[in-house]
Amino acid sequence: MFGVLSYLKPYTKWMILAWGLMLIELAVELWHPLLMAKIIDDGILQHDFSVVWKWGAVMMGTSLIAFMAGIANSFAAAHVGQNYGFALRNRLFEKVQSFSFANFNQFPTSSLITRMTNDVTQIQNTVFMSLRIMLRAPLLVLFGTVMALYVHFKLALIFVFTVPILLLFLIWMMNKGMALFKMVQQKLDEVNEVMRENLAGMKLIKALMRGEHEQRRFIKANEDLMNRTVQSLQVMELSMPVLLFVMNAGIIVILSFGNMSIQIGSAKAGEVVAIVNYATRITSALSIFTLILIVFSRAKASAQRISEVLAVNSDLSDREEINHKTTVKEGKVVFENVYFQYPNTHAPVLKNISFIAHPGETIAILGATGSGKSSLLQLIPRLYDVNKGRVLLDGIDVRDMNQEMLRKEIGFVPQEVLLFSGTVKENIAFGKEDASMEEIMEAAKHAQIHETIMKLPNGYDTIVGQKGVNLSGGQKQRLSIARALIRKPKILLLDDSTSALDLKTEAELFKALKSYTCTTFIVTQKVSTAMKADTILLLDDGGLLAKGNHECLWKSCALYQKIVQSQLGSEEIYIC
Ligand SMILES: Nc1ncnc2c1ncn2[C@@H]1O[C@H](COP(=O)(O)OP(=O)(O)OP(=O)(O)O)[C@@H](O)[C@H]1O
Repeated sequence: MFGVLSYLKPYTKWMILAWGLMLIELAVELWHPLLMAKIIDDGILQHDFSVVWKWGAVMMGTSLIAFMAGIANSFAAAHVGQNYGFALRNRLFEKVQSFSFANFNQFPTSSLITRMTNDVTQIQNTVFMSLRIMLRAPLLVLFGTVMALYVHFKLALIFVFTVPILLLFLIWMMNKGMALFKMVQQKLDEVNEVMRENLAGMKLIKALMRGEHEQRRFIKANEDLMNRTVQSLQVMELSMPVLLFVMNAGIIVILSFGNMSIQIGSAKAGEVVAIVNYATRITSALSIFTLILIVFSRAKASAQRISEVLAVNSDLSDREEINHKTTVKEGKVVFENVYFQYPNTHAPVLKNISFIAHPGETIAILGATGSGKSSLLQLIPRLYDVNKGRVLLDGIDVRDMNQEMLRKEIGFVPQEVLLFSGTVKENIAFGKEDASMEEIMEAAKHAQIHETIMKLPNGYDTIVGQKGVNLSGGQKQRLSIARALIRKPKILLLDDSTSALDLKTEAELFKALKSYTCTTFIVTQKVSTAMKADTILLLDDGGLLAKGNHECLWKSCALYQKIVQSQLGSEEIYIC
């Protein structure tokens, strides 16, 4: 919790102001029972109405001051709370941006979203409340007891016994509450997960008519969340009746002893009224504790979840001793006995891979599904680190390069195309921040998407719907290829990015790619695509079974022959 609260530091002045204003309110509240005692004992009982008027006016005046201090305190508390939430959300976003792919495996996306939104809001509200009422309540309990002891020591002794017992009870409740609310947040993660999957896979759900199943899944997750929340709140609210019972019993005892003390002359009526007044104020402060407990328990659970994200060490950070200016100039790619295994898995998915890709060459990576093609590609921009061996770009180990400089020279089109909300133009320019319109159009032309874009209602200014729903699969693929081409990369990685293109468009795309003189890696399952490459890497169960051009593999590799025959039929001429 304290780690997360350290982000409050820039708002120290505002917090001091808020607490100062809160102390004014508190002082007035603590003084009023004393004034009341004075009005009763020296004014009403003595029939001296000047005392009543005088101290009555003081009470009114101080009430007004407390009221204004309360409003100002709310403003200051809101300022701190909102700015703190803003800073914490930014920090979390920044942290998540620095995550490696392996780091992402630690947290489900839905959980990260809940942590960045709901969990931050919980803490933000707690900060607001701590400046507004949270500290005021315990201070009121403490100083209310001191003041009561000052007014009449013997009568107020009852506080000395009841208040600590109640405080211990409340602390015990808070610890219990924290565990319960952590579970509530987990249930919220689950609701978000079902909702996210449902919205992302809506087409599939409708096509397979799984709507009812999804609805049941959501109702179950939602019910679990509701039940957990109700259970947690019920446990927390149990504290309220216990609190009221103990404090009201205390007030009855004070009134009984107070009455006896007035009879024997050891206490004045005003003093008894003042002590009862302190008792009711302390009771209401303690009852606010119940609310505070709920908020605080929830915030503590949320703070823990946020701390977990902030504590993640990116396993792909740049080494300090590297030359941060080193960049990819030619695009030579060398894999030297590379072994790779995904974090938290038991077996390597790439085993002893070695090959050289010369600048400007086109390399096709062919292999059955799950053979490790995408995994191999991800090692080039260092999205993961190898477990053994080396990946060298222009002779330099990718781990010895600044990640930004490394990725600047690489155009990557992932298997799953993702378009961002915005215009077609913005989506292409995502690959190069300061791209001019000419560059955008050039990239689009080379990616064979320019003509399609020109037919869209607003051309390059057409808004791409959420996740590109108003574009076909092939159009989305070409748009993301344009996004990669716009930075004129030295190395281009196409992860099955031409799967939705017809043969003619694909051929035109490859012709256009020639003008980029970049080293191009194409992950594909299509022999027709692989045949056009200078070198084919044939992967089989994570191992490099064969490498060479089509002719060479056709002559020497039985598996390659089998793949070609299965895809192209036996009548084709296979020698280029
Ligand atoms: N993030 C991950 N964590 C753990 N294992 C993974 C991860 N991604 C892929 N794998 C595993 O690594 C192996 C190789 O996967 P990869 O995606 O590289 O294969 P592929 O040849 O590209 O397959 P496809 O043609 O179906 O895309 C598979 O067995 C897969 O289950």
